[in-house]
Amino acid sequence: MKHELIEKARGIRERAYVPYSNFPVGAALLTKSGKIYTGCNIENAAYPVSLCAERVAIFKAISDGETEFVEMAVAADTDRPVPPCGSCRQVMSEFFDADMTVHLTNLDSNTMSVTVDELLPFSFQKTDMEK
Ligand SMILES: O=c1ccn([C@H]2C[C@H](O)[C@@H](CO)O2)c(=O)[nH]1
Ligand SMILES: [Zn+2]
Repeated sequence: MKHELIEKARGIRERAYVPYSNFPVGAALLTKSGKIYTGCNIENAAYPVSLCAERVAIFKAISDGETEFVEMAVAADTDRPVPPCGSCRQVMSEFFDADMTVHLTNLDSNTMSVTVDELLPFSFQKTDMEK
């Protein structure tokens, strides 16, 4: 499944709307129900309105009623496996189990697999507001 997700992440990257950064990114997310949700980054003339590939894939899945996730892949044309930004790490920690695997890759098959907790240790959670 890792390779299928990586292929899907590399494929959807072609749909990225990136006239400002010229840096297309793709993501693919596998649900426990067996569906794969893909996402690409979508930018805007008002730069901060742009959304990363990872969050597009996650929000597509959440808006479709999916709540349980198995594995994710992210792909970009980087020297090292592409590191997700802090905002995406926070969103991953909201919806994914701490031990879920995220495969980070570039276009040269340089891949690194990390857990959500490794990406964002000591993350702020909704349980932190329950004291
Ligand atoms: O993991 C990443 C890193 C960056 N970007 C996007 C945000 C912006 O559109 C462009 C440059 O930061 O790449 C992603 O989609 N995912
Ligand atoms: Zn991001």
